[in-house]
Amino acid sequence: MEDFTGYLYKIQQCTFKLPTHPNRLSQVLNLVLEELGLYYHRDVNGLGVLYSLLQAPWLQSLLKVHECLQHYIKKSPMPVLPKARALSSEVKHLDEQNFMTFSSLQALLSAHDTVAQKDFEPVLPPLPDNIPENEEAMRIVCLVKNKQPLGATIKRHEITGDIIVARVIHGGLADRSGLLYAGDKLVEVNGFPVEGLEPEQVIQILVHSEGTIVFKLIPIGDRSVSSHTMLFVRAMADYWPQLDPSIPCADAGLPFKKGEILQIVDQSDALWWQARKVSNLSRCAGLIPSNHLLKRKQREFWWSQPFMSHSCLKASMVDLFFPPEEDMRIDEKCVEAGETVCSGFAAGFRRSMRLCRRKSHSNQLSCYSRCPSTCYHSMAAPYEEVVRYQRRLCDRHRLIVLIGPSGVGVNELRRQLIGLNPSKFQSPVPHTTRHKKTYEENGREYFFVSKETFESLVYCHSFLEYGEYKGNLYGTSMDAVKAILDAGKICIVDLEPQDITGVRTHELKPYVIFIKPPSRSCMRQTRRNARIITDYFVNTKFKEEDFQEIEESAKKMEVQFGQFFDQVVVNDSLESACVQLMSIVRHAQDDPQWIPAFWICSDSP
Ligand SMILES: Nc1ncnc2c1ncn2[C@@H]1O[C@H](COP(=O)(O)OP(=O)(O)OP(=O)(O)O)[C@@H](O)[C@H]1O
Repeated sequence: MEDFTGYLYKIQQCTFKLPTHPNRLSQVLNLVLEELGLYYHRDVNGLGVLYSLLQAPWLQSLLKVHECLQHYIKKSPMPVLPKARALSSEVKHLDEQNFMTFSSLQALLSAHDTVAQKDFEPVLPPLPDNIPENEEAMRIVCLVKNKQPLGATIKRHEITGDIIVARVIHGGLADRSGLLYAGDKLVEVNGFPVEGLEPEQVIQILVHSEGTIVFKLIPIGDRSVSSHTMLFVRAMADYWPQLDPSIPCADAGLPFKKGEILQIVDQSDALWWQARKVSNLSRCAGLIPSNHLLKRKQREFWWSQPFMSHSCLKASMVDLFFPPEEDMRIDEKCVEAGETVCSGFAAGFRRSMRLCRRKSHSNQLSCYSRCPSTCYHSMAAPYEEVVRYQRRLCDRHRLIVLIGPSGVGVNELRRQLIGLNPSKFQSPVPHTTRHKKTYEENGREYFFVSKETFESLVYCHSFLEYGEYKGNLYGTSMDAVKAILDAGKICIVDLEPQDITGVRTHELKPYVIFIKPPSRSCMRQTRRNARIITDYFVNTKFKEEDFQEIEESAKKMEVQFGQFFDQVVVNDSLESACVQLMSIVRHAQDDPQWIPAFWICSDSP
């Protein structure tokens, strides 16, 4: 990866090149943008974010305002009169057009008067008289509360018993004031001495204070520089501060759901970090458990409530995902006969492939042995570092992975998508060890290979997924996927969720779309004429149990693998789901996306 600091250095150089007035910040910005533009299409951590930030219209406008103010600040202009609005009423009767009654003009004059009379400055109370002269370290801090929370927490010092500021929330009122710091010792709040009070009693004083709050405090002597990082992570677990008894202040907590992108702004505390959601960066930060702490919580939760998310501890879930072998009584001939054979893009739609997946998973005895890199891994890494990635035109397309419970319509949507543009979308041709049938062609329905060849491919980790069905092996090879990507096409695969982690590589950069069932009534309505293949029947009508199974399976997939989903498509009407899928696929390829940082670390051009 190219070093981002290298680009910052170039930006710095570029600011030195400035030919004109040093205050022309917008000129600096334009030069920086020009320079960044040259490197935009390289995979540089954070470059995309910086580029979008510097390009933001609000920043451009702010800089213009700044320049105007800089220009006038030296002249120190004074208002000619402080009450222009009053004057306007006198002019009104002279004004034939009644120009002075325009509301925008009135608002302008009113704003003028506010500035002229300096109404915007909060009126701070006079300093208390009884400040001891020898107490040099004492500081008086006045904050205007303004309906928003203070953005600081307090606690009792374990040794001295003093009430101290425990932490200052990034972007909150206290933080923006720059006057309160973690470790400051409170002496008085609004004139009430806090000595001997419990932290909760101090909070009550604060809660009931309106307007200005006056703190008398002794600043912490050795103020550590807080580590303001700019780290972006994907949450791999859900977190609800209100349900967490160990959080120092639940109101200051930031709830998040798996898959959400967070910006970690402070990691100075080993247990509680501060973060914001990228979907709402204007909000002040909230407390989240550190990586280490969340891992510990998950481990405790894992063992105390295994039924929640751990498939290996719940029999019914195992049965659902991996039906036991003895249940597989499907007649393969029947299934194969149900397939329409070849129309160029038929590859990868063979039922036996899907049935093989089900069977292969039923052989897995425990979750630990089968998927240490899925469920257990998500527990081991509660946050995954991500970066903004913009695919370049010369890059391969991202692999599109469709996930969904059996029967929801994953294959139907994949088929529809490829049918819409077969020259652009394609699915890989799977490998099999079964005998070729007379109507089949090698490389069209399957690559027909010997058992030895198949096993050597397995040994070399050449498959995205593979399994055994009725004594034959089936698998989708990495090479079949790469061949499609190398041809400049978009490769669409349909995987079992357990196989997602295997494709999460810097080479494939998969974009995972979860196909979700609509409501039960919608399924009844839309699937009236549809047919499914169950473990027992081929092309049978949907029954109520099928809908129930689809719903339950979808819920479990979301609980267990939701952190890997980039998008969710509800398959209600086939037409609208297809349109949505098409636009998501385009968005995945053409627009900047958050991807795991490790996918671009080894990407140096
Ligand atoms: N939105 C929809 N409206 C109506 N019918 C649908 C819709 N989506 C899928 N179907 C139909 O539902 C049936 C099952 O769909 P499909 O074969 O794609 O399921 P699947 O998710 O691939 O499951 P499996 O892997 O078990 O085949 C098919 O007959 C399909 O045409």
